[in-house]
Amino acid sequence: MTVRVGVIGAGMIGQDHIRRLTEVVTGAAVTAVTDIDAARAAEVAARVGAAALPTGADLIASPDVDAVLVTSWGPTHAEHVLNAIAAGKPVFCEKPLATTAEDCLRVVDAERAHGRRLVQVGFMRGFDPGYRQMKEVIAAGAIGTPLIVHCAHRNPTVPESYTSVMAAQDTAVHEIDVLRWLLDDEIVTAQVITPRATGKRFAHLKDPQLMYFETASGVRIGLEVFVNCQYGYDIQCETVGEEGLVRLPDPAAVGVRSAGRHGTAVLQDWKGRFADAFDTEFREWINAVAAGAEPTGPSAWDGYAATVITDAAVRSLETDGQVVTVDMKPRPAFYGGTA
Ligand SMILES: NC(=O)C1=CN([C@@H]2O[C@H](COP(=O)(O)OP(=O)(O)OC[C@H]3O[C@@H](n4cnc5c(N)ncnc54)[C@H](O)[C@@H]3O)[C@@H](O)[C@H]2O)C=CC1
Ligand SMILES: O=C1[C@@H](O)[C@H](O)[C@@H](O)[C@H](O)[C@H]1O
Repeated sequence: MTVRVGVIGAGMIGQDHIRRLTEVVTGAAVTAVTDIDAARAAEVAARVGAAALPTGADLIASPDVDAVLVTSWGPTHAEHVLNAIAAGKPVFCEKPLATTAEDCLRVVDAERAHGRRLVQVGFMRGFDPGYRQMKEVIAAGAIGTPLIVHCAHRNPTVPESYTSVMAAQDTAVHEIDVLRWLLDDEIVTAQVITPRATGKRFAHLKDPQLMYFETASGVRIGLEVFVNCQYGYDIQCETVGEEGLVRLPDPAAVGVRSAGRHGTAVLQDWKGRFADAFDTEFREWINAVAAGAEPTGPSAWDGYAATVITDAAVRSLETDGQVVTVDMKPRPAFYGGTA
């Protein structure tokens, strides 16, 4: 069976995922595209022989769409996801699931009322081979009980429109999601401290930021977010346990020896760093949809959890580094919890 996907939002990542669905993943076709920029929708749709439809609601209702991909701007996600659930169609929503905890809970409630999982949120780190190997090592007990995680998330630069709260909402949110999954533990407090700001970028921006999280079992996580580090896109993660440690590998790269030096190139963006993860994420999502199975990737609950944890980090940033307790509802049994 070919899964016919409709795409809402034909911008940067929407176009990349359309390429992925049409050129990389087997068993999928993009049959409809919509964008509030109608000319862009028409151009992108024509490239893959899809229909350009006027609105997200039209696309979700289309009989030629089996599953929906939401890659529009964050504040619009919840509406499209709720419409897809109402239509009973599987929906892959790029992060964030919604920009407020209330909207995330509306999605969670709608999905629970539907009775089976339809939603997958586009946190892709858990599909990266390095993180998957780390999880296997931790789950096998090879480093003993995890105690501390050291992480860094560095981007070479960001545009002027990037604001200080986006360090949590847009950037650290990936670590927040992947560490909950990696440790199989919940984050219960957040603290954000700002060292001297880099002079290499815009004066309005608090960059870098040091974020500290504590999990329910007492693991302490330290995360440096530095989005104007200049030198490259660099993701580091090391988990220290009672009997050893496990470290995320850097991407494979040739070593060059020349002019008395030895080095490897550093990647420059997330697209290259997580290309394999995105491919696997979509391969597994399409396989699940084709089989009529529930998605296996991050759930609507994970989307809610990420939003409330980033809310706590933002509150800490705005209160000069106070330790903020995460205000999370008990996890329902529907999502593997006890409530
Ligand atoms: N998983 C990841 O690592 C990444 C995820 N993202 C997420 O993907 C989403 C899109 O990001 P970009 O592609 O960078 O943005 P973008 O601005 O390049 O593209 C968004 C597109 O959505 C369209 N749009 C906005 N509202 C719409 C609506 N209601 N209906 C139809 N079209 C609408 C815009 O006209 C634009 O063409 C964001 O939520 C972002 O956080 C972005 C980059 C990386
Ligand atoms: O999602 C992403 C961006 O939106 C964000 O701005 C970057 O910092 C992340 O590395 C990237 O994965």
